[in-house]
Amino acid sequence: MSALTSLPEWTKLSEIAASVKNAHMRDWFADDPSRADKMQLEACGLFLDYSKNRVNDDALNALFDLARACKLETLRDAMFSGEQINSTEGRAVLHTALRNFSDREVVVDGKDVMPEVRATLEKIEAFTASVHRGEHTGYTGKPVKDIVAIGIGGSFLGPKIMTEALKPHTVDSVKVHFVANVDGCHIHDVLSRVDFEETLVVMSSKSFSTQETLQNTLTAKEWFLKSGGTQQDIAKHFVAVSSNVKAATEFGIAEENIFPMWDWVGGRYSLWSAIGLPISLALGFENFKGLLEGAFEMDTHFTQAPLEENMPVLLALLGIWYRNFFDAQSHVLLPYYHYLRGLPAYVQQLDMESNGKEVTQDGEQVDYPTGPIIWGSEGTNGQHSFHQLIHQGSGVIPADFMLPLNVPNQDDTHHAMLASNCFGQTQALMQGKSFEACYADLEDKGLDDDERRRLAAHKTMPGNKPSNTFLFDSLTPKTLGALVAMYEHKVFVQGVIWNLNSFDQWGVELGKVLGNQVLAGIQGEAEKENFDASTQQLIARFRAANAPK
Ligand SMILES: O=P(O)(O)OC[C@H]1O[C@H](O)[C@H](O)[C@@H](O)[C@@H]1O
Repeated sequence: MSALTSLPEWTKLSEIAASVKNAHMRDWFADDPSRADKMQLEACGLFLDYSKNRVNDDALNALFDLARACKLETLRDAMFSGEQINSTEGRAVLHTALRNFSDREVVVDGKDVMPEVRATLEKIEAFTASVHRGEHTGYTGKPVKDIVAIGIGGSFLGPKIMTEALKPHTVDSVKVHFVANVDGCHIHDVLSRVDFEETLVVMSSKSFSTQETLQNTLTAKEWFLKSGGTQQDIAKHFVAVSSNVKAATEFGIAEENIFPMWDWVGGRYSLWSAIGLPISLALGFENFKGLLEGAFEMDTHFTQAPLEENMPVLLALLGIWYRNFFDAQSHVLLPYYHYLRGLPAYVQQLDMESNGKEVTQDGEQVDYPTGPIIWGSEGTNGQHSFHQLIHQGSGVIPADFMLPLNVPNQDDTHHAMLASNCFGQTQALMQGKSFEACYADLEDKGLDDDERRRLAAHKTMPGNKPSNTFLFDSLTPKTLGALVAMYEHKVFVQGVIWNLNSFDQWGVELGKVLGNQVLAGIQGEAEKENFDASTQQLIARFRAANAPK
């Protein structure tokens, strides 16, 4: 047995789970009229109703005991203080320093990193202003109208999804186009729609070695040169964000056009760094700063609120409850707000790349399930497709519903309908519909009793399906920053409980290496014996199809 499953707190949770499995939330609500009032939290502009969860006081208390037994508070403080908690890469984990608006020093290798962080923010602010005011022009003197932001993974999802979520705050003077995939359709499609004299390319790559991003940037550079720009003009049209300044300058980016980041910022935690430059360009620096401020507020809540009133901690523990004691395989995110539709994809990388691990910090195989599958999309669309599986599928799929109470420029009927569907779904999932009620509905339908029972069985909804509901006044940059930081800390807490290193990604790294090796095979620069038989024949087919005619 692992250290985790040997804990008395774990055993106790197993026992409580066994007893709770026989209880229905419907009955808990009926028995305790104050349940909804008791099971809610407010922090950083977010209201959370967690009463529709399959937990009672015993379960919650035991979950908080587990967190304490796993030394959550000590490890949390170790992260914030810059200890090298990313033990496989020997790195500190300090995305929180990027939004540290306090006077607190953050020391890495004996040096306070805060002056560099502030200087980079100033550089982002000044650059954003010069682009928006038309002072940073292209080489022919025309102001920048289009920004092509190239990056992938954490160097793409955060900037794209935050920009999309805050669409009502978009500035008029520039339009930002994001390109991630190496599939040439995308970059060619974007480049065909912009004028090279009025375009700025922002290339974002922490490592400056990601194949997709390098290739897309090369293609953009070729397009620029072919369109009429010269090598000297590149400085006016290409900037980069990277921790690898050497590689960026070798690539041809002028040193003054490189926005730094640091190895203590993980890719999937990097939107708060200069990787967020496209957000600032799309929305204005004040709105980018608002995101950081919201995240800082959540950091303060996470570090200071008692565990029982701590939103990320509570969410993490509920996740542990379902994943480890109810065999939940996945967790669904359901933003009821069109502009927030990208959030599930954002949290998908954050969570699955962080906790998609099967080995503990000590290199031991786990004997318990770890990170769940994260998925979801905007409501109400999912109600007409995949919600079926959440309502009547054979497993438990905990859901996070989220809804802004106010939305810009929308008529009240649409918004009321959106809200009613959101709340209605949480209610249906919790209550379900009993066999008896379905059977009664089928009276007077002219059915014999067997048929009535058969149909009633299909229509029965077990209910007892857990959900959290988040409400916020409106989706401001600050609220969004807090929401995203909340999920970051939730993932951190789960990593602590599961004793994982949530900050490396060796599986993804292997994919990068093999992708480059296969490319060499496709380009005839690697022996076929380097590949397994299946891959050899796939390469051969591709080469045959692309051979010169
Ligand atoms: O920013 P880059 O170095 O180009 O990396 C881009 C992405 O590469 C990998 O896929 C990592 O797993 C991601 O976390 C990272 O964000």
